[in-house]
Amino acid sequence: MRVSEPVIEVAGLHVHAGASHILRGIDLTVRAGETVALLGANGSGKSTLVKALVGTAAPSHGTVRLLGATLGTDRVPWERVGYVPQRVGARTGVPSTAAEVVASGLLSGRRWWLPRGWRARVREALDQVGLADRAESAMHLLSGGQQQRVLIARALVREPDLLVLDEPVAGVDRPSQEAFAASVRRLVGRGVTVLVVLHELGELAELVNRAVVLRHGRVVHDGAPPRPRGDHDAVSHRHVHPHDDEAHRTAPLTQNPVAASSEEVAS
Ligand SMILES: Nc1ncnc2c1ncn2[C@@H]1O[C@H](COP(=O)(O)OP(=O)(O)OP(=O)(O)O)[C@@H](O)[C@H]1O
Repeated sequence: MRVSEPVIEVAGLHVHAGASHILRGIDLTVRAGETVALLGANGSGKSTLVKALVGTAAPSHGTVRLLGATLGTDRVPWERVGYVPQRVGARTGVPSTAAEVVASGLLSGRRWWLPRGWRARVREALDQVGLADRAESAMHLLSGGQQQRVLIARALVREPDLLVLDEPVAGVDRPSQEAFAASVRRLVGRGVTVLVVLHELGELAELVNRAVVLRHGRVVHDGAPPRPRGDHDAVSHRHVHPHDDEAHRTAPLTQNPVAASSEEVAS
């Protein structure tokens, strides 16, 4: 895949749910090899945008193209897409083991049998999220954070070209976040395109090269990721600021959508 090739193309996207107008005209292009963080306050529309990307929220207007295929019109190559949905607290009661859930990530709409060598791939994916020793554990016996890591492994096992993650590390402990970041780093190194909903860049900060910030269903920033909040206090921070008149003339004070969003995101 060429580096500049668009992997996600969203144009004029509106999503309604009942009387709620949730997404209000989203335009977004993500190109091959980019690692994009989707940020914004609670309720700004991040999950709805991700659901529209993977076809579980229907647009009321606009189009979504994934890997060159238009949702609802063309056959989308879902086998090339890994998706980790936002964690829901409810336990399903489905008596699956972690290994079975990860193995289900190797199935696709067209192929309902497991490929050769699937056991090793499942083991490797569980190893990447630090759960190799829990492969035979029933899902309902795993903690919420462990269940989330199994879902991440299910997305990784597909060896996707596009990985879409909705708050993948919420409720996941620090060592597992680091293991997850290492997995994403490996995928990014292989040219995988990543779109990840986050509340804080956290362990992924060094990997994210672009941030898209939503507010009230609209994109209010698309560009450089916000700097970590503690940066100003860091030992390495040089307290040199432009206070002369010239600096004020050339850098007028305008509202910085990223800074404003960071405040909201901190909720
Ligand atoms: N099916 C639905 N019916 C009605 N309203 C909905 C529905 N789904 C989402 N919403 C509303 O749309 C808005 C955006 O929700 P969404 O889950 O996309 O936000 P979010 O940015 O992902 O929030 P969070 O950070 O809390 O996960 C919220 O106000 C939510 O209550």
